[in-house]
Amino acid sequence: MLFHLSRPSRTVRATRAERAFDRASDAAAAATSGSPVVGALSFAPGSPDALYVPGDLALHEPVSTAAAPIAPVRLVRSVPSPADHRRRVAAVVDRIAAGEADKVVVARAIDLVADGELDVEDLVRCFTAGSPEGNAFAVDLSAAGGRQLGAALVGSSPESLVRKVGDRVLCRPYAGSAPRSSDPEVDRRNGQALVDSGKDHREHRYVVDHIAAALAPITRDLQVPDEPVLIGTGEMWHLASPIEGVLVENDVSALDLALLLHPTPAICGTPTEAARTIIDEVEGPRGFYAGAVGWCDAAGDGEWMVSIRCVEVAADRRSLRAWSGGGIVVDSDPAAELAETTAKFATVLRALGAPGVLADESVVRSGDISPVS
Ligand SMILES: C=C(O[C@H]1C=CC=C(C(=O)O)[C@@H]1O)C(=O)O
Repeated sequence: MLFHLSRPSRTVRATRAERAFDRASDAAAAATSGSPVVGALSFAPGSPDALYVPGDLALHEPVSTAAAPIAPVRLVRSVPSPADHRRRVAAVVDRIAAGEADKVVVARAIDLVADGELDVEDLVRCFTAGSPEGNAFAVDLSAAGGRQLGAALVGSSPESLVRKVGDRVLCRPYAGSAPRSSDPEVDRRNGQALVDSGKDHREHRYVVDHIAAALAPITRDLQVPDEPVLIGTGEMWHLASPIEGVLVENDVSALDLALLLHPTPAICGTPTEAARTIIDEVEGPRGFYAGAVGWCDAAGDGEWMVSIRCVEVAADRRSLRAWSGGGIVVDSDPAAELAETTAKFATVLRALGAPGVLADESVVRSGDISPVS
């Protein structure tokens, strides 16, 4: 499989690449000249992307899917250790207090290993079945320089970076989080606490303002809600803001719009450059986590999702790296931020049939970040 994106309203697939690009600007030029494009943008400018002109882009009605049986998955290490993640968050809070940035999204990773080879189609089935909204994606990363043939990014992101339908542009940023609970009363309270949290509303507003500022020059009738709404995934509550406008000139593709908006403060921070510098210093390379995954058709219409709640599958199809991050502002609490990343990992871990592997996380070996290959 080259590309798969399941969304509540449809599934988009491609199996064959006619051209491959490791630079988004080349793929964007192909889209401008009328080629469909699918694939993944990396988090950082200059790191390789994995984009394709597909030979067989196909849009289907969504189908309900049962999880496929997959080989058991174990935790190898946390990158960094949970204690080090707390320390990183505390250090970033200090840097924000010192005026270096307003918001920085700090992430951590876990490395996992499967007892047998994993099939990407099976993983897509597991992610789709695990998502009440039917969200799932998979992208072949072979086009990205340095990655061996067969590496893939697979996940279930709830967050649409941008959708383009004719001259309409729609964004649905998510920022601000609380965990779901199987106890209905605790679940309701968690959601209400998020709605009442000034810290989470501030975290959220940075994202809305970034998107509104980027779209204002190229759209008319831009609708930006004053207040976010509460949205539930299977594992998390989030604050979300539906933003919509009409393109003044309909001469850009959905990929152009994704490149205009990426990286939003949902996965990077505010100001963008200051946040990116801090992320680079405290985390190291993120690869495809916190990039974007999506497609556009020959007319330039399509959708790009923020690549969160995902796992990078190495070419051996047994080694996996999953990521999880959270927005840090001046009043963020390091222990709560660690707990938030653990809660967000549940999307990936449930899909992999390993919901409990982080229970003994603090005793597994920690290590330095190194890209999976
Ligand atoms: C960065 C992630 O989530 C983003 C999306 C929703 C809520 C977020 C938050 O509350 O920090 C993050 O901005 C992630 O899942 O790794």
